[in-house]
Amino acid sequence: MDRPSFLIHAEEAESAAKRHGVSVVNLLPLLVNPAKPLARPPISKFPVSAVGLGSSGRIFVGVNVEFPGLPLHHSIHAEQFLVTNLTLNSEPNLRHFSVSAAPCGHCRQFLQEIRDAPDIKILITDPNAFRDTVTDKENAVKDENDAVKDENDAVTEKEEDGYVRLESILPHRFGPNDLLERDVPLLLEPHDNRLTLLGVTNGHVDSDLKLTALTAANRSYAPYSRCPSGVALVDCEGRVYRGWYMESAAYNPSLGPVQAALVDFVANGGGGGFERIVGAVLVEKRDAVVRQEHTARMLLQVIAPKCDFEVFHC
Ligand SMILES: O=c1ccn([C@H]2C[C@H](O)[C@@H](CO)O2)c(=O)[nH]1
Ligand SMILES: [Zn+2]
Repeated sequence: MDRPSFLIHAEEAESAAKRHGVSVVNLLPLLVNPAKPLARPPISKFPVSAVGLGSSGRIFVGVNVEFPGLPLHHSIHAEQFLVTNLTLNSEPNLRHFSVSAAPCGHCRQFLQEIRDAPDIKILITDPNAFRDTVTDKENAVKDENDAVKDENDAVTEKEEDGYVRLESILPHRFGPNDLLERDVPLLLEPHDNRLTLLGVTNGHVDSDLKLTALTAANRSYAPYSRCPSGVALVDCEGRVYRGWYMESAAYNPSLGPVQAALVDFVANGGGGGFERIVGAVLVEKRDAVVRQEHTARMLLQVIAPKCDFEVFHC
């Protein structure tokens, strides 16, 4: 299997599945290892890849991204990258994904922002993912795959094709339902924050980067703080990337707007380093109780020292 791209169109996914004699759902785990080289883990040297199928039939890839010189909590997990990739491409839902290592608690929590999260089906390709509950004796008498298969069945109510429900690995969830009305659009669902830039009277925004950041802020998912924000980045070749802030009901797994824009950069920037980023615009509310400005400036200063950073309020 060749190294996949970060986005695989539905027809392409169908024909790749056919070529391998499997369904598209069963193609996902076959793409996990080939996607690992797309990860950027200079600190851990531990690449993680997550490959998901959107309700449109498109396949999306997520990988982990680490930032030397910054505290570890700025890292982007493969599952968060995957969800960001889905939202950047207006994918309305995620029902299946396969991932190379067991999703951490933080990622299981972040996934709760997706509608019907308990029903998302996950296939972990790491054969050791469930090892802590398999006895040595069992391992000795069975071949490794069989042992893991049985264990999956016993512990996690395994469904078709080796997938487990997210609910089975995160029971008793805390999620959007604890804090929001049921009719609030969730993370992948269309919404418009209807922000306008302060000081812009006739609706004419004077720079493309500013307009891109404003448009991003309008797609930001911030139902808990009501402090949406968006970022636009430009690289040394003039290519523009964008991302928006996404919140978690549990607050800490929230993903900042610079990280979201860096997902776009990693997915669509041709593989270059972050030092290629030369300009950035952040749009957020003036007097917001949750502000991105200071963290965004610090993050960009470390990963892209030449980057010119501007903030505009709405
Ligand atoms: O759920 C997880 C757990 C870890 N990682 C990444 C984060 C870090 O880059 C590396 C080591 O923890 O693996 C993920 O991508 N997803
Ligand atoms: Zn994680």
